Amino acid sequence: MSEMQAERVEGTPSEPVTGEALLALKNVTKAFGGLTAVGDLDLFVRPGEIVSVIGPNGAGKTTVFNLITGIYRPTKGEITLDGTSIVGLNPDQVLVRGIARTFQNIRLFNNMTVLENVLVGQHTQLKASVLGSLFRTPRVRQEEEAARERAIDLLSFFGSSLVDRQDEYVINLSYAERRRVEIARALAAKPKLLLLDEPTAGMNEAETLEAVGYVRRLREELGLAILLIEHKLAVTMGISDRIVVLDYGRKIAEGLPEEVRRNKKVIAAYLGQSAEEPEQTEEHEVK
Ligand SMILES: Nc1ncnc2c1ncn2[C@@H]1O[C@H](COP(=O)(O)OP(=O)(O)OP(=O)(O)O)[C@@H](O)[C@H]1O
Repeated sequence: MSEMQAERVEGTPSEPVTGEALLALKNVTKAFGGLTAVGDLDLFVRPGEIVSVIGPNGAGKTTVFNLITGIYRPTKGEITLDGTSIVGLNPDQVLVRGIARTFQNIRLFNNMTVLENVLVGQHTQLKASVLGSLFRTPRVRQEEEAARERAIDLLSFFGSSLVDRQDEYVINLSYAERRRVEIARALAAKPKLLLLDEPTAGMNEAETLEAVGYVRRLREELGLAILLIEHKLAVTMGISDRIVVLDYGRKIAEGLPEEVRRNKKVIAAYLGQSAEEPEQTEEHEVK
């Protein structure tokens, strides 16, 4: 690795020029009482970029997702989407603005079918009035039919298996299939940015490979920007344009996968002592 690359990865990476970032966190802090879960975080995602957030347990990754999606309000700092602040919006409003997410523990309605779960994801898109829905006017019926067709189309992103099982209760699906339904539901809101919280958790190797394939396709075919939390390093390294590493709520490194993999602070904090670098101990001071 050249000196210049080492400098870049350990410092702040090249900032996007004004207007280039889709999502930008500036100096974001979230404190829970005396605990700083996220501290002074700068993070950005460009349109069409796949960015991973990694770090040890408790590093603040999920808190970052909760801050972006309006579950938490930052104690300090600014979060913008397309240059406009989204701080103070509730999760539904953030979704309407174009940020959808999946959860570490899949959150689907188990007492609903595959299709119904995806239809629920479209609620931000529907225009029918309450009265119209009550009396099932032709316009409402038309809208429902269009929503159904679109939901099936979203399921077909993952091939024919979910389309074939659209009337199955999600509880009867495999874990990997449920993850796909959750993504289809997120897509139903027509997001620009998708936040995936451990998209391959609980999957075997074949399912993981498949998941990596469709995450890439989400960008390539749907033009989505993706921010993901992922514990499997092989997945993160293979899929990301850029990786942001958190430790105790602070960003300790950022860069291309290959740069991050060799970064001493990352090795010390995240990859553990078994990783290759010899001079790890002095890097512990970054904590
Ligand atoms: N609502 C909350 N109230 C108090 N502390 C919280 C809250 N949410 C998170 N924390 C704390 O903030 C820190 C960061 O937690 P967070 O869940 O964001 O980490 P993480 O990197 O996602 O961890 P993991 O990989 O285990 O999911 C932890 O110390 C956690 O205990």
